[in-house]
Amino acid sequence: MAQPDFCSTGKTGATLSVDAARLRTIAAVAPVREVEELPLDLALGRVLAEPPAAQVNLPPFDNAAMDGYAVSTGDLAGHGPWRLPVSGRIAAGDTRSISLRPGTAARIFTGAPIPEGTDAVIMQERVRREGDTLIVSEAPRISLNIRRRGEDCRAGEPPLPSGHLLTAPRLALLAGTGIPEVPIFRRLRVGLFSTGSELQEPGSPLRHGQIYNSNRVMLRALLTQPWIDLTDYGILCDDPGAIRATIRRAGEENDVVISSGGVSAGEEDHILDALRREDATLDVLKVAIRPGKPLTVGRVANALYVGLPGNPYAAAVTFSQIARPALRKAAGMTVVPDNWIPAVAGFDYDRTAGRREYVPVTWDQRDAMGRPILRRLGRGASASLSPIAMARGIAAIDPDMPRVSAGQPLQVEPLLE
Ligand SMILES: Nc1nc2c(c(=O)[nH]1)N[C@H]1C(S)=C(S)[C@@H](COP(=O)(O)OP(=O)(O)OC[C@H]3O[C@@H](n4cnc5c(N)ncnc54)[C@H](O)[C@@H]3O)O[C@H]1N2
Ligand code: MOO
Repeated sequence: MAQPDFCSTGKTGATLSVDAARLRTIAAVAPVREVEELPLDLALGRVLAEPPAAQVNLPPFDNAAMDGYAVSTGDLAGHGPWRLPVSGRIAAGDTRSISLRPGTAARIFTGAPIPEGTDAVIMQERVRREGDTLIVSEAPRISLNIRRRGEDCRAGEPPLPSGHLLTAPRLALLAGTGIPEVPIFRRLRVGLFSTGSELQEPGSPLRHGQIYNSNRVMLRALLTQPWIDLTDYGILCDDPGAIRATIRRAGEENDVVISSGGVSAGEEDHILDALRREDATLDVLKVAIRPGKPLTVGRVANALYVGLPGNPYAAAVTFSQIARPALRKAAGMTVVPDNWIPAVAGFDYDRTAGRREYVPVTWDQRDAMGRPILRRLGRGASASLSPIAMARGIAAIDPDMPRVSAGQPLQVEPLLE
């Protein structure tokens, strides 16, 4: 029998630690450069490209932080109480330039401009009023209850650095500084497909030996982001020609290609052969991660290629640990948030050391320091979906730790509902 030119079995390259695999994957990314302008209303969840300059100071003028009275601290020397005539009334939206007569106070409301000649606002609850006279018993310090012009953001300076994801408060900051439109990176083009002759979509009848495709809907959900433009190439049978053609096409049409299945050692696992035949650069072939060891990463045509393992929990873990940070960088994000929080094990677990292991956990109690006390869900089987479906987080166990004992500190990455 003729030997194949390339062999999918025996991924002989070095086994990389999870951190090394993540760094190699991120290093293989070419971030999106093309920029488009969008009105703020349409920019939620997009990535800021060049930071625009604030058009005005925020706040644009010194203004009152409380409903009360604007006074000059110079009028309140010596010992009180002091009696000041109320000589003006200024509400928010008042566009006059007002100067206060020395020795008097102005009635003022939250957000109203501070009149010339005053340097503090006293809350109305702290004073008494007798007709048109204000009685102050305690002198305020300078600037009390005054929000100074430009203290939040200065005109001409960028309110945000580039590479930030536009969240609700960041859009509010841009609006507050008078910016109507923002330059953002174009959406990241991501191609997705599942491999496996056993796969059927839910809704179709299932024959013996077939299973429903659960990775597709999970990965589609994880990739449904305002900053991603997703193309789904569907299910591919374990046919080398079809897999190779789709890898080539998806690599030409996208910035990142993600597949599930077909990356381990059997001769029905065709991804590695197909990548080699398409002259892919291969950066990651084996990772010391449980589950997810056969994760395969490289570059093919114009794209970063991330071949996730087929087992559903392995696909979920390798997506969150390796694919997601790379996708964020590819989309132009410069900040990769670290969401790990300290926790403690509420379980004992004897394990085989060697790979960093990710276990689905939940918690309903915290210790005296406020750390979640973790309960382990399931047995960590790479094909199981029930544990991760009910998990509040994924806890990480260091590669060289042979045993986890109750009370031991662990890090957990919360999963948002
Ligand atoms: N001899 C070896 N066998 C295996 C190894 C190995 O090193 N040597 N690694 C094991 C590990 S670890 C994993 S993880 C799996 C990963 O295998 P593949 O990525 O090649 O995935 P498949 O073989 O295609 O599928 C594995 C498993 O997952 C099911 N699957 C696949 N796609 C889906 C989907 N879209 N939805 C739901 N379930 C899916 C598939 O039916 C298989 O049961 O390999 C081990 N074997
Ligand atoms: O490490 Mo595999 O991804 O679990 O069975």
